This record gives sequence, C-alpha cells and structure tokens, in this order.
Amino acid sequence: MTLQQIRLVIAAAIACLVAAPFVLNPFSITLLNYIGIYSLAAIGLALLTGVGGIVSFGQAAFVGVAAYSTAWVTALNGYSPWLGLVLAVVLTCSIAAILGFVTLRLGGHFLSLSTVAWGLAIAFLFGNINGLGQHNGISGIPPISIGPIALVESKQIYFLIWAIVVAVLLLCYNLLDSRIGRAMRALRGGNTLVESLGISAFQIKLVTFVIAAFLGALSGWLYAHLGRFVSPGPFEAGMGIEYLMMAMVGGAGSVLGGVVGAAIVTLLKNTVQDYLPLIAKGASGQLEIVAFSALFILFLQRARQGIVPFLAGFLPDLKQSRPEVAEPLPLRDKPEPGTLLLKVREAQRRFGGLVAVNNVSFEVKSGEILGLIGPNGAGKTTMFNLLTGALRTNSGEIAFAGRSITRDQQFHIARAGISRTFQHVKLRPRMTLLDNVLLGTYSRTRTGLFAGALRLNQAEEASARYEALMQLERVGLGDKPFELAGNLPLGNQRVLEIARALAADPTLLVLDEPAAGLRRQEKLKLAELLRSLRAEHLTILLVEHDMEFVMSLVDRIVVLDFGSKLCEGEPAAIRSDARVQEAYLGGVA
Ligand SMILES: Nc1ncnc2c1ncn2[C@@H]1O[C@H](COP(=O)(O)OP(=O)(O)OP(=O)(O)O)[C@@H](O)[C@H]1O
Repeated sequence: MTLQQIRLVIAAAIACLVAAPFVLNPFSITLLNYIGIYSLAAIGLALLTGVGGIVSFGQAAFVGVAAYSTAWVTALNGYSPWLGLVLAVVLTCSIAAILGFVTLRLGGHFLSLSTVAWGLAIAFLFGNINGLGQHNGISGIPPISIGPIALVESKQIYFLIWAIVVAVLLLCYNLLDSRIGRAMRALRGGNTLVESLGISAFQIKLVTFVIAAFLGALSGWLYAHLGRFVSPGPFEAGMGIEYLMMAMVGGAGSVLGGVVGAAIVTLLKNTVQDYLPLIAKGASGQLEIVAFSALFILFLQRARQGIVPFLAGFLPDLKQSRPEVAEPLPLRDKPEPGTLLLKVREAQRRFGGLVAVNNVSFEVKSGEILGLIGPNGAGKTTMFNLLTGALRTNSGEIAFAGRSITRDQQFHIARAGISRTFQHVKLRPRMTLLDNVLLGTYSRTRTGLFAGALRLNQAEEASARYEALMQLERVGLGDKPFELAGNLPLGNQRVLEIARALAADPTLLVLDEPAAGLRRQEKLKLAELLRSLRAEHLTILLVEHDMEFVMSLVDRIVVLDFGSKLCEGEPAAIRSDARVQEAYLGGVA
C-alpha cells in the first residue's frame, strides 16, 4: 500500500465524518459524540497500556477529575468552559505527574494494582466532597461556546469533538514516529535495554502517563459540556475497566484502535441494553455486566491482539522509502588513542552468598580491543553489567574517561559513551530493523515531545534515519531496513544489536558474545567489522567463548575464573599460560 493510497483512505474517512451529522438522526449523532469522547480516553490507554506496557485501571478517574474541574469552574463559579479546560488539563496532568512519580517505579503487577487503588480513591472523593455535590453531582453546566456560537445541540458539539479526535490521532501518529515515541514503543519488554540506550525509562513512562491523563482530561472536559451534568458514577472503577476494554478490543498497541474500540464497546453496550430487557425483565442491569464480561472473555480468546492490528495484517505492507542522504549527526569527541579510558579497581558484586565478581581490577586504553574470557559462570556478564550500570557494585570503583561512574545510573553511563550488546539478545521484535537502530541514536538527538508530535524537527529525524541506515549497511543488514527485527535469525539479531550500539557513536563498545550463533563466514565478517572499528580508534571490550575469534582479534585479554581475575596479557601469553589452560581451556590450547 502506498502513502498516497493511505492518504486517500484518510480523506474519505474524514469526508464521512463531516457528512455524518447531515444524514444521521439525532440519537445516532449523540452516540457518535460519546464514541468520540470515549475514544480520547481510550487512545490515552492505547498509548499507556498498548504502547508503553503499563496496564492502568485508573483512566476513568482522570476523566472524572477533568469533568469535575470544568463543572466547578463553569456551573459553580460562572466562568467560561475554556477556563474550565485550562483547569481540567492542569489539574489532571498535575495529579497524574504526582501519582506517576510515586508509583511508576513499582514493577509489574504492583503498578497496575496501584492504578486500581488511586482510581478508587479519586472516584470516592467525587461522591464525598461537599463542594462537588456529593452523590447528586453538579448540574447546570453551560455549553462550550466558540465566539458567539454556543454548542448547544449534539450536531454542533459533534464537530468540535471529532476535530479534537482527528487532531489527537494525527499528533499521536507523529509522536510515535519520533524520537520520544520510539522510546515509548521500546518501553514494552523491560527497562534494561531502554536504559542502555541512554533513555531514562522512568522519564519516558512518566511522560506517557501524563499524556494518557491529558487525553483523559480532554475527554472529561467534553463529557461534562455534552451532558451538562456530572455525577460520580461514570468515573468509577467499572468505567476504568471499560476504557481498558475499549483500548484492548481496538488493539492496545494502536491509537486508531482506541477509536475503533470505543465505537465497538459503545455500540455493543447499546445493543445489549436494547435486547437484554426482552430476555430478563427486571434484572437487565446486572445481566448487562455478565453478558459484557462473557463477550470480553470470548474476545480475549479469539482476537487478543485487537481489531485494528488484526485487520492491518490483511493489508499490503506500507511501501516506505529508504532514508535519503542527510546531514550527518554530530560525533562525540574521542580520547587520544593509547590514553586510559576505563579503570576498574577492586570491583565486587555479590548475589546473596555468591561472589560473582570478586575484587577485579583492570584497565582499558583508548583504541584497543580487550577480550574478557573465562569459563561459564566466571562473572564476565556480571562484570559487563557493572561497567554499564545495569548492576551496582557492592564495593570498588569504576572510572570512565577520567570520571567515576560507580554510582551513575545506567542511562547516564550510556549517554557518557558506553554502548553495549547483550548476551541474551534484547531487541524490540515488533519494530523494524531501522527503528531498532534509530533507538541507538537517542542520546545523539534532541527532538522533544512537542517537536516530535508537530513534526517540527524533520532535519534531525532525517539525519538520524540516514545514520541508522548507514549502520545497518555497515553490519550487512542494509538491504531490508523495514523488516521486523523479530523475523531475523538469532545470529543476525546479534549483529543488529551491534548496529544499534554503533548508532550511539560510542567511545567504548561493550560486546557480550557477539559471535554466538554466527556461521563461520559471518564470524569472519564480524571480525573484519571489529577490526575496521579499531582502525577508527573505537575502543572495544569483548566477551566471547570462541577462542579462535578472540585470539585473532584482541590486543589484550583479561581472564576471569570463579569471579576473580586469574591473569591478563597479550593473546599469545594467555594461550600458553598454564593457569589459563588448567582453569579455562582444560589443557587443550
Ligand atoms: N542476577 C543474578 N542473581 C543471582 N546470581 C547471578 C545473577 N547473575 C549472575 N549470577 C551468578 O553469578 C555467576 C556469574 O555469572 P555470569 O553470568 O556473570 O558469568 P559468565 O562468566 O558471564 O558466564 P557465561 O559465560 O556462562 O555467560 C554465576 O554463578 C551466575 O549464576
């Protein structure tokens, strides 16, 4: 499918939206208004839950904070709904920022459980604060006015609601295709990779959380001025679950899924409400929940990925154009070859009673390739995790480029110029090769949230894309930049990790078993690549079990055994060292 065809489909969809109020009856228009309003909250959840992987049950509470804010400003204090919008957005986003700051460091299920807790707490407040009408709610909310026109009728507010929905969709698509959006997309699947790229996972989660709340705020503001009345019911936990359902039914990873999910759930609910009283007189309220739950379970079993991604699977792939030559991204200042780059002094790391790294000291000079070898379980990967900040040392010091990084957070260390690959490959399999490598350029680029959403910094984006393509070509993966990373064989996934690490223009490249899973020819190519990197004065630290590969490549070797340093020296000396033969090579070298 070409970009032009997609534009045509979008233009046709917008034409239908514009024509709808002229051909539909008032009830259908009201239904569409509610679908639009729910869509905004569901798009927020699609970003938070589907893209960012943070399951939240509390979206209804944010919608409620905004609805009550604008009701208080307008119905109780007589100010304009536009002032209500300002308070709604500021208050909702501030509450989200505080809640996010407190809870987003919680891992896994605890984070989701906390959203249930604060969702319930906020909804409870609506019904119990005197000044907010308690359970009777607030009525007499005025309509939104644009200039002299008050949007009293459904048909009038319809255009405002759907203009906001379309604008939000466009901004979200732009955002997800930008530097910050890629970081948001990378959140799913764990923090270690994200932080190793110089991205603060906490910061990106907080941003995503506040964006989701902001969209909830827009939804709440419109909701209050459409119904002209607010009460606690629509903002309680049940509605929080319904928003989650909308996001999941539509396709949690897709912002368009938010709209489709809102439409399906709203229409389905409406239909169930119409037909259930015919079957069960009197108890249809409770039965509605049962029927709905049963449908949801069926959906989870049959189409878990959601409708939009499911349908998108039948469409021909979007023909994307290869990045074109662009201004190169700025390069770091590199230290003089031969100067001290990394100094590890008496580093120790324990796991309970096990000392995985035991007072290890070594140095790496700029421009050299140092191999770290040792039998399985010797502590090599743990050492790499200490250097890159993925783990903290229990004691000892690590200095990089003349500065202690012992207590630095992982993303700070990455930004300082240490890039790594992982023993167990860490990629984002549902992102393209190009996007995976683009993640590596994060610390070399600056485009922020708003510039990304508004596509204001296209020159930098073009440079980053070109850089990513160059790195893909350098490692031999440049022919299919739009292939999904998950489709690559394991060996090539390792090579893709190297391209991603190189895209950060590192001073020190830390490679954990890069040749594992490669065939002989591929290994030779990799060795050639690493040699060419050394010729460019890049410093490389390497863990590798393939001795032939290591010996032919590195300048020096440090040998670890049972967490301690056994010896260090040039490859020939290590090869003939009796202790190494005994401990590591089993006397066969
Ligand atoms: N997170 C952890 N918790 C507990 N023990 C750990 C942890 N990570 C590593 N270890 C233990 O620390 C020791 C060193 O492990 P490490 O992975 O660093 O060794 P390695 O030299 O990289 O081994 P291999 O070559 O097999 O990858 C092992 O005994 C391992 O079981």
